[in-house]
Amino acid sequence: MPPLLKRDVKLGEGVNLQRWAVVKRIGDGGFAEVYEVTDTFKDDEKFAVKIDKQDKRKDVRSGTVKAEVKVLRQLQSCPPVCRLVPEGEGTHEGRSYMIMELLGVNLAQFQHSRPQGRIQPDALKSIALETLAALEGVHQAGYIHRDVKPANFAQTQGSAASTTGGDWRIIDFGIARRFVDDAGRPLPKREDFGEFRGSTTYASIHAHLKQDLGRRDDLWSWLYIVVEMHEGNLPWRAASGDASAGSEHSPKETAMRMKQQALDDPHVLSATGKLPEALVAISSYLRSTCFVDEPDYELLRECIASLPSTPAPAPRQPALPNGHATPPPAQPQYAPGPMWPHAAPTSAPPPMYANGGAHPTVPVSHGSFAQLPPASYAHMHAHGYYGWSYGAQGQHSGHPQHMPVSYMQGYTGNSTLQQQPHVPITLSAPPGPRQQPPSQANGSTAQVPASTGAPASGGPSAASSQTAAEFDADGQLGQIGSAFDDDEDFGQAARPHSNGRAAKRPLTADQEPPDDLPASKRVRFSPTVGGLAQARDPLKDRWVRRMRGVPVGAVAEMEKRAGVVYRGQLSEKGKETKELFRTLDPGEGLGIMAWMVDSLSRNTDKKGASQVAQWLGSLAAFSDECAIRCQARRKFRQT
Ligand SMILES: Nc1ncnc2c1ncn2[C@@H]1O[C@H](COP(=O)(O)OP(=O)(O)OP(=O)(O)O)[C@@H](O)[C@H]1O
Repeated sequence: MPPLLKRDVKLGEGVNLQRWAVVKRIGDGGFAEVYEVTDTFKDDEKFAVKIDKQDKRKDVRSGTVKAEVKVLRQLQSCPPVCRLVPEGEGTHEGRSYMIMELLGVNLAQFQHSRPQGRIQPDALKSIALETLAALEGVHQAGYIHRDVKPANFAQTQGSAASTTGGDWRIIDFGIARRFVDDAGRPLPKREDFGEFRGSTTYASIHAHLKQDLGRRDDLWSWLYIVVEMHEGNLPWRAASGDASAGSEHSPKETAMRMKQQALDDPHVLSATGKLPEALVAISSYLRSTCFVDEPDYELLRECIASLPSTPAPAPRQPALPNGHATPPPAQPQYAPGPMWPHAAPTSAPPPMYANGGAHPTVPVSHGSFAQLPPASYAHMHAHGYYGWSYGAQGQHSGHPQHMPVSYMQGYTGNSTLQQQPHVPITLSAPPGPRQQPPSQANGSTAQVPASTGAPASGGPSAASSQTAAEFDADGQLGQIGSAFDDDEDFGQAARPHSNGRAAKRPLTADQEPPDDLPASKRVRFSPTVGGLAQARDPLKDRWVRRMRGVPVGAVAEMEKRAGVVYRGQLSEKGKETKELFRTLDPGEGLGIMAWMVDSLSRNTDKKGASQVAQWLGSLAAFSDECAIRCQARRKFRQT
């Protein structure tokens, strides 16, 4: 008979829920308890019952079981979801219950049973793939789980694979939510959601920020699970020991801060400081997804499959307070201290973003994708993942009107930053849906569209004009332009990669890209006002529409250069950087530079980032013009 806790009214042996006889308690959650029961009508076959909690004042905690049954019923066609017994719903003294298949150990218990909590590569891969498939199934059925954690995956009983780590079912749909409407269309992101969902250890950054959760958030939690299986722990768990030992930060704050740090540098998730590249790639991919995006499960599978088959080197194991080498189950596993020195909580909290997120403390990622298998590269390329996102949208609102030309040149090789006179430049108006240039019809060469107008001293429209003209004619900047001035039709939403696979989600020019910017922050482009916020949106639109093909490896390479820029060492590396840009195709170049803006906006002063953003806006407009010219030229040659 299970011990009775002080506050809760427990069921015990001898209690019958109609035909179901309670055997023992096997699980205790926040709102419900789980017992093993036998079916008195059917040879005492074993099942599990989940029943609402009740305290001694006879208050039923919440009635979540009733809501969960509704969800579970709709998910019964999804194989990795825990099976319900159809006639197994009822109430006992006002407490709702449901009868389900009896499962075995959950993933948390499984992990704790392994030395140092680390799961061997083969088992890890199989668990990662199975749990991913479970989430994919749930998502395809129109639900987000929202509480993905190891304790919510349990093995089927007596499964042959149970010792090797197979046959997992997903359980606990207490806070699951339908994310599609009746027609199967994703519901828009809810603003001002304001509630924390899930468990602190595995919650996504969005959950910490109390934002509405989507499919990507289940996958963030899944990634943390995979990392934990690989590493034996998560850095914020180790640090939360510190928190409980008197740190000024709560475990939740610590977890959020470290997760944000890991966004920029996923390697901090590893106790050795070296996370497998496949997991770095998953982190980068998830970071690039928007709220409404359908996750690319195939890509995630490929990354998992590419995990090394040899166990990761063991981190230096600090002495545990209890003297054990292996942490006991369900305890904070590791003593705080040297496990994650590079991710150790700082004494002062970092500055906060306007949206409530902490500023990352690591300036740039040192991630490299060089070790990813070619298949993953190709897949990422074909599907347009680029290791960059607007994950921290809206954190800046600087609106400088001017930028120095020298700054523009800085990125492409001119090493003198901010030494030349400021030249007013604003963004060109973004073109609407791509039009065929009029000249195409008769086969003549198209002219650069006249949208830029004639220069006028200092005014915004003059600036647009000047930008386009300069890019076209000026020797220095023209070198970037030369990369665009090729017979490449990058006006395609997403061209097939050289591996012949078409991009999965081609977007047409008039299709709005998915956007998880809150409406209030979505600043419409204005040709008369420059500034970061204005630049980001059109850039993003362009990106999603037309440039979904930046190789992740290239981004990682440029990331290092962004670090150089950040450290103010551009002069040494400028030439090299310029050469690198010239080898990229226009979309890639723009994409990477846009990524750099993102990086700079988080790591340098607002003004500097805004200036670069402005420049990129101008460059994007110029690239449009180039695309039209290239198209026209090709047409001309064909005729
Ligand atoms: N069908 C089952 N068979 C065996 N054990 C189960 C079953 N369902 C749940 N459990 C065990 O009971 C624990 C608690 O169950 P569950 O997560 O559904 O309850 P909860 O109250 O929603 O929990 P939490 O508050 O942690 O989210 C699980 O971690 C699992 O170990």
